[in-house]
Parts: sequence; C-alpha cells; structure tokens
Amino acid sequence: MTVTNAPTEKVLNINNVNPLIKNVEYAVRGKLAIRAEEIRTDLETGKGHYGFSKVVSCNIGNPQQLNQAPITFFRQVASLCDNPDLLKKENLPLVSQLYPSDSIARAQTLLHSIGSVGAYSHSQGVPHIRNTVAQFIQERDGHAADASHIFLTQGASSGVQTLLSMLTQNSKSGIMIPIPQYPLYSASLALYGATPVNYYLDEATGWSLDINQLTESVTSARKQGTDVRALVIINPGNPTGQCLTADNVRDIITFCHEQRLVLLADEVYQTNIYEPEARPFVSFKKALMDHPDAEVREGVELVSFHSISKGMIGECGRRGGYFECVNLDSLVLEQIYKMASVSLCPNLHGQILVDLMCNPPRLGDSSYESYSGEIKTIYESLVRRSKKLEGVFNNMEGVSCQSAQGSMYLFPQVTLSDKVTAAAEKESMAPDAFYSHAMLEATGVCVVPGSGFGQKANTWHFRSTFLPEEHLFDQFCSDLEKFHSSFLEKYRD
Ligand SMILES: Cc1ncc(COP(=O)(O)O)c(CN[C@@H]2CONC2=O)c1O
Repeated sequence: MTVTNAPTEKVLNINNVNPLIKNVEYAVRGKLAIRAEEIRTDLETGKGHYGFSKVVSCNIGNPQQLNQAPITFFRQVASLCDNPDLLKKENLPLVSQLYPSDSIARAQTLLHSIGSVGAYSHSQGVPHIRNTVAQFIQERDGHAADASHIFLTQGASSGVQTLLSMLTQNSKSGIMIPIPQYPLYSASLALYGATPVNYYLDEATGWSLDINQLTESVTSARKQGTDVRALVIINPGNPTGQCLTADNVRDIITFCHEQRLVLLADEVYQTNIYEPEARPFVSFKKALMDHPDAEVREGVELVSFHSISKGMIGECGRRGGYFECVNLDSLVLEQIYKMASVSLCPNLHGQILVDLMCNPPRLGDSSYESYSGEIKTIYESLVRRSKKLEGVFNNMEGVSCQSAQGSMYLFPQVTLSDKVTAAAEKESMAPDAFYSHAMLEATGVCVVPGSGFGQKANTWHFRSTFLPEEHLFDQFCSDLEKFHSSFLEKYRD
C-alpha cells in the first residue's frame, strides 16, 4: 500500500524539517540583511522610493564587497594556477611581460604540488600547503607545528563546525562561548543540539575577559548538570574588537587546564591589530608552548583557527582557512580526518590563498615592495576608518562605543527610549533591531542589531563594520549622524 500525503501538503514541510535547523539563527545575514537585499534589488530595478541611491552592507566583514582591492600578487599567482597553459615554455616570454618572476615561480611550485586545481586534493589539504602553514606558525610563534595536525578548511567556519560537532556527545555537552559572540557559534551549537554556556565580556573595561567570570560560568553550568567540555575564545573579538593581553592568554590556558576544557581559539583577525604596541596579538599556540608548567604545555588540548577572509586580504569568497590541533588524542584526529574525507577536500582556490597568506613575498622578492605597500595602505586606512567611526558614534547622543583594538567592527551601545521599546514591541522586534531597521530604511546602511550577538540584559547595541570606502566615509558617517538625530527626536520620551 503506498502512503501519500494530502496533495496540498509537501512531503518536506516546516512542520517536519529537522527541528534543530529551525532553532538556528544567524543574525549577520538575518532579516535585516534580507531586507537590505530587497532594497538593493529595488534600487537596481528602479522600484520603490528611497532617500538614498545604494545599500551599504556594514553587516558583514566582506571587504571586497565594498571595493577593497585584492592583493595583486595573490591574484597573479591564483590566475596562473587556474590557467597553467600560461606557464608553458612557449608562452613564458609574453607572460613574463605581465607577471613578475616570483608570481610565476610560486605558481609553478604550487602546481607541482597540486597537479591541477580541478582535482580533489588530500582531504586535509595539499601537504605542501600544510607545510607552508606549519612554517608560518613556527615563524610566528617560535615553536614547531606538525603539518599532519593541520587541516585546511572551507573558510574557518567549516573548521569551527567540525570541532563543535566533534565536541557534542549529547544535549548535555556544554561549550563556553563569549557574550557578545559571533553567531557562527550559537548557530552551530543549536544545529548540533549542544548547550551554549555563556560567559560575559565586560564592556566598561573595553570588552575585557575576566577569568573569574569564566570560573563562575563553568561552575554554575556544571552544577546544573551540563557537561562543559570546551571554551571558545575569539581573539581579536567579534563583534567587540578586543585584543587579549599576553597575561590574559596565559591565564586562560591555565584555566582550561584546571577546568579540563578543550580550548578553541578563533584567531581569524590576528593581523587586524590596531593598537600593536599596547595590544599586540599573542597566539594561544605560542602562549601554550611558552607556559611555565610542563603539565599544561603537554596537557591542554588546543585548536586554533585562521582564515583568508580577514586581515588585509579579505578573500572571503574563496573560502580558505585552516585549523591546527595541539595535544589532541590521535584517535580523535583520525575522526577529524574521517569527517574531512566525507567532504573530500577544501576547494583548491582557497587552499592556494592559504599558502599565499602564510608565505607572502619576502624582502628581496620582486613583488615584495608592491605587496608590502598594498598591505600597508589597506592597514592604515582600516585604522583611520575605525577611529573616525568610533569618534562619530561617541559623539552621538546616547551612544557609547569602545575602540576597536582589532577585527573589523565597532559595537556601540545605544540608549533607546521607552517609546522605541513600545514601537519595537508592536513590530515584535528587539529595540536595537527596530533601531537598525529604521537606519536601513532611512540611510541604506545595513548593520546587525546587538541582539544578534547576545548582550547584557537591558543593554542595546548594534554592530557595524568600518569598511565603506574611505572616499565615501564622510558621507557614510554624516548619514548615520542625521539618521540618529532624527530617530531620537521622533521617539523622544
Ligand atoms: C570570529 C570569526 N570566526 C570565523 C569566521 C568565519 O570566517 P570564514 O568562514 O570566512 O573563514 C568569521 C567571519 N566573520 C563574519 C562574516 O563577516 N562578518 C562576520 O561577522 C568570524 O568573524
């Protein structure tokens, strides 16, 4: 006998889709971003009437969407790898007029190890590129890295999700995440059915992380029967931009040893460091290897994540990244490899960019001058824009904004009136979502409400990147100031 649903009902419908998926929320591309895309389409097709001519996507750290130029050397190598005919002997005289010698040499080296970018690679990533990453880590930290414990990934996202799923034995499995946090973590924990164990960053002290807060959080969760197994640290922070001190990093490692927690160190913004003297980036790998206690050095299980999407590179669309495992059980590493093999391999374009990120032109290479000049130009502009937007936010009535020590975002706190709260309730929105929607409709600027990252009760925030192009930045800031003033007037108690 064949069973059929009533003709009107779909076999797969919202009532029988995986309930864990329905619990997932990812505000960075949530309702506001969807509305922003609708407006963008309207503007492109001449529909609707808006007081602005374009949408400015400040909801996502996507530099090249806002016309940040790709790094020339990286694209030269990538394009040669994609079209190996250009490297044939008979073509080199012509190609050498367009491509610097070091880009040709790098493409030849990469293709020698890859074969074709159209072929599946090793599931952990091309061994040659993993050796490049190991060398990069060694040079950065002064401690060896084992290439067989490095996995190249489809952006850091897929690596993070691999580890979070590994750590989820059942719904009692608890993973400590910062509040505010980048919602890849809360979304993935919801998807796997794990328990998020929140620890709060302190806004008043520049979003600092207090070990006592970590202790309170893990103790309370364990008392409630949660099997807390790991601690997520995002350093530099997203959305908060804080960069941890060396002492803080060391103390966190000690904490993980004492509390028997796997340490997941999300370090994708490790080169987005805007106060390098006061707050230099210290990797958790370096701090672990430098830890004074051998038991800690050899015991704490650390996984560190990196990505080609951030820094001065911003090659988000190529989906490249890696994670390095330290002190993980060999049988667990086999399970991680098995899961990597299910997806066959990370894409080769992303892998090539990981190689270039970790081994860029060096002093003496023909592209070193141009490469370092491009990096410097982008870096200095990011610093200027972060400071300018921070100043604009802090000059707004009822807004306070911590500086961005790192990353690509500012996360100002905004005081909203009772009228706003009432109006937001009518729209079934959080007050900061209501404010952010009004900003989008008035200016075309799309940000992410603080409620999408988590925040202390009765505080409201929004997150904006400081990525709009510098020659448009004054207008961008002026639009925000005008919107904010008129919004406050409209909803003044
Ligand atoms: C802290 C953090 N970890 C991991 C990722 C994932 O990066 P990839 O998968 O691209 O390597 C992001 C992306 N940042 C998101 C995307 O843009 N804005 C954000 O908040 C991130 O901010």
